[in-house]
Amino acid sequence: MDKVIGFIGTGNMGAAIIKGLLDTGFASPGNIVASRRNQLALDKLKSESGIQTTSNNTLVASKADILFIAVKPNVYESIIEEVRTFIKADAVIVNIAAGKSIHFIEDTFQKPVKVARAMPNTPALVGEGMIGICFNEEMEKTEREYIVELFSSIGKVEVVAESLLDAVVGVSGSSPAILYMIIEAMADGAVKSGMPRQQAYTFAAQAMLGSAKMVLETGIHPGELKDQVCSPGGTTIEAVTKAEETGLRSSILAAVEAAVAKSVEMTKES
Ligand SMILES: NC(=O)C1=CN([C@@H]2O[C@H](COP(=O)(O)OP(=O)(O)OC[C@H]3O[C@@H](n4cnc5c(N)ncnc54)[C@H](OP(=O)(O)O)[C@@H]3O)[C@@H](O)[C@H]2O)C=CC1
Ligand SMILES: O=C(O)[C@@H]1CCC=N1
Repeated sequence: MDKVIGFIGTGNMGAAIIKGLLDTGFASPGNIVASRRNQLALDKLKSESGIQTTSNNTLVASKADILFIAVKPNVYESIIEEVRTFIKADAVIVNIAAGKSIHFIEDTFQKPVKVARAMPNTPALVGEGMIGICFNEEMEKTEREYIVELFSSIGKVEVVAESLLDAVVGVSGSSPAILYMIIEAMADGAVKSGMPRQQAYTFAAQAMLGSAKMVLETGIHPGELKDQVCSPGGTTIEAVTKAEETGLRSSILAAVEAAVAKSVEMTKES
């Protein structure tokens, strides 16, 4: 029998994962059950996706073989306290929150539980997520493989040590926000030169997508790829000079570092 995949919380991330699982056929609507408080949002989700919805978190917990807790980090503790006695004996808990360690989840359940700690990102909605994941000792090999397969249906998955999860938050969990800012700024530059705005977004976003694919598919060092674009005395070296003068690299490095630091701080506080 197919596993029941439960979601407590279906906001940006929960909904993105559900859509990815359905679009790729990894799960069928009948195998997904999800809860949140907002009834209108639940009705919309049900009519759009066909999954089972409820405002009852304990019902989701009691049905799920795989239970995603997809609420904001500050309500994790209260949600776990609410559902801890209702989960199936063999349930796998999937923690996707920034700053919530495996240890925190185990402690809050107050009993041995199987925990997968993952850090996805919102491009999961279009099947291009990046997911860093680790597991606790309770998780069997086949269960780990199943969770990796599940996340593979919505993006690329790398199993990493838990100590690297804060870095994952910076480099792929939070970084889409920075990348959208870059796309927006590039488009502004094109708009300033007379290009219509929607067209500018297409050019900027496709340039980013293509560049990302070049890094992933050619394996060539990003610095060398940059050099390939810079003709001597040409336009690109002017752009590169301006980007260096205005601190582009150090700005982005500092932004990633700030997200990592916040994740470390949140983990310590929980
Ligand atoms: N957004 C992102 O890019 C990423 C987010 N994450 C992590 O994912 C988690 C969710 O983030 P995100 O999806 O952005 O947050 P959202 O605010 O978009 O979604 C949170 C969801 O939780 C629901 N919720 C809140 N309280 C309860 C409750 N008591 N019972 C049931 N459902 C509840 C909300 O619905 P309602 O108000 O109707 O109850 C909503 O559906 C966070 O822990 C975050 O760290 C991880 C990677 C990337
Ligand atoms: O901002 C946040 O807390 C979440 C975690 C990673 C991306 N968004």
